[in-house]
Amino acid sequence: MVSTTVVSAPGKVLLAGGYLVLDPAYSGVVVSTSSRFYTVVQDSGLAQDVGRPIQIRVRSPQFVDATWTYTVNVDRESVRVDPIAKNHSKNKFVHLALERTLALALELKGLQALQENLSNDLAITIVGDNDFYSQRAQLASRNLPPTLESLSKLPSFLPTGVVISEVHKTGLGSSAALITSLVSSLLLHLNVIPSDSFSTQGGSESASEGRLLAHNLAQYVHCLAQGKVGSGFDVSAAVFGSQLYTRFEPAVLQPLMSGQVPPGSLHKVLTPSNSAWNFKAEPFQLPPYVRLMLADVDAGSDTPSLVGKVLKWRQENSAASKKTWDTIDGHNQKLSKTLLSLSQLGSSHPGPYQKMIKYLSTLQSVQWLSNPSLPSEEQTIVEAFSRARQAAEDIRNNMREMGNLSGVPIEPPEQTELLDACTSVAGVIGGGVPGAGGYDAIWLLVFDPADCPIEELPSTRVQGVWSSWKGLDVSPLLASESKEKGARVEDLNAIPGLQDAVNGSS
Ligand SMILES: Nc1ncnc2c1ncn2[C@@H]1O[C@H](COP(=O)(O)OP(=O)(O)O)[C@@H](O)[C@H]1O
Ligand SMILES: C[C@@](O)(CCOP(=O)(O)OP(=O)(O)O)CC(=O)O
Repeated sequence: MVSTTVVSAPGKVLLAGGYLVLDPAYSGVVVSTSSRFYTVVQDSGLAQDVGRPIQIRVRSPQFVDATWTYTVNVDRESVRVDPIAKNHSKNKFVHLALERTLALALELKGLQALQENLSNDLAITIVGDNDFYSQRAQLASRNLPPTLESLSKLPSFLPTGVVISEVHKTGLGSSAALITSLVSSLLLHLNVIPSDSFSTQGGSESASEGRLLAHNLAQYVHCLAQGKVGSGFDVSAAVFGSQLYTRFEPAVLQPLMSGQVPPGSLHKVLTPSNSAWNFKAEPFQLPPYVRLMLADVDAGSDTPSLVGKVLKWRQENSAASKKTWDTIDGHNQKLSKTLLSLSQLGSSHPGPYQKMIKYLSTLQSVQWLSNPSLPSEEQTIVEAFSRARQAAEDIRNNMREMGNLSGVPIEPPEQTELLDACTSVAGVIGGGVPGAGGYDAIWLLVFDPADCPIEELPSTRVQGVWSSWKGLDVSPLLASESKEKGARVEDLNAIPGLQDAVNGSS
């Protein structure tokens, strides 16, 4: 019998907290996206040939030359995962994920149990939703305009026609989602963590030990593959879903970051009971009937070089930069608190809430004046949306200011023009440049009232602005917010196109 394990993990958008989230004194507002990475682990069900080591074959059928086969040699002390000579390319992220996950499995289960769980060759398929990669060429070849409707008509998991290093990414955090889904599916498949580790049933707010272990391992592998300990907000979103993220101190990973890791030392660091994992992932979600819209902007930026310059400016101007960061942080917190309070109002006063959503969705945000003739709960709702709008604008102003001070195009003038046009559309709450900013992308929050004809939806008006925009090539992403809490186990046949991706040859 072929046994199959599928785990998906969402992409992310850092709405607020770019740069600041690198410092544990500040936090970031991270929204996880409906666009996901999927890893399918299958074992052949046939005992391997006697005398040959186990092989793991990993395929990414969306790319050219993207099959990597590894041999696995395990003894009592260590695991060796070696790429075979025939591989056409290398994949450091995948290789490290296999190597370190199997090493952790050996530590936790011991040799015999690992060998029992890994007695057959494994075939692993990795795919990402179309949103992770620019679909401009696909739309153009089908003569489709760049709209949400066109994107929703594209087949799932479209091939990109290129090798991985050449693909145009959209900034949703492909490597974090990929690593999270890969290490989580392997931990489950090899019975290192219990099968219900990713279940959210019962509504328990606290994450299971298995999910926490998958998080720590994914952070470790991601840092190792990237060659540095980043803030980790993208991995945290892939594991836990939308959240207010405060980073862990990088010291937790230092013992494992250089050279060979001595046998038996992974679990000591990666165990959830290690208190040096001092990150915080506080629950966050967008209010009901508020939709996240994302667009990819043609140019793209080199995030590491933007980050390097901003951090240099911060170091050289500690007093002034502290003032700027504290100011931005205040607005970030105001945005997240206001949105959370609106989520509560949406459930405590659903009637007035929906009424105000309908009302405000027809007005430009400058017209959202609290009207004393409105009943008080309606006034409270209008005022809260106005505060959210103001916070988003204050964040933009201060991020632009920080860009000017540090000589970095965090919100370059072309993006300012586009965002100003979008945020003046009726029914748009606010927007900004995600993460490190630059010429990459924009995000918007718009009202999404129930039972509203498509042509009257704020998102339709916004798409009108995008499609006729001249300054930049603006292409929407299909993603909205994922309300699922991060990584989850999937049924292979329930995800359209996934079985075909697994069966396809390449
Ligand atoms: N579909 C995929 N299959 C296999 N590996 C992938 C895939 N997508 C991304 N990767 C891995 O992630 C790396 C990209 O990492 P990075 O440039 O940090 O991306 P991002 O900024 O999207 O997180 C690739 O070089 C590759 O190793
Ligand atoms: C500057 C940062 O705080 C945020 C960068 O976020 P982005 O979402 O812009 O990053 P990419 O995934 O590289 O596109 C750096 C960090 O926290 O790692």
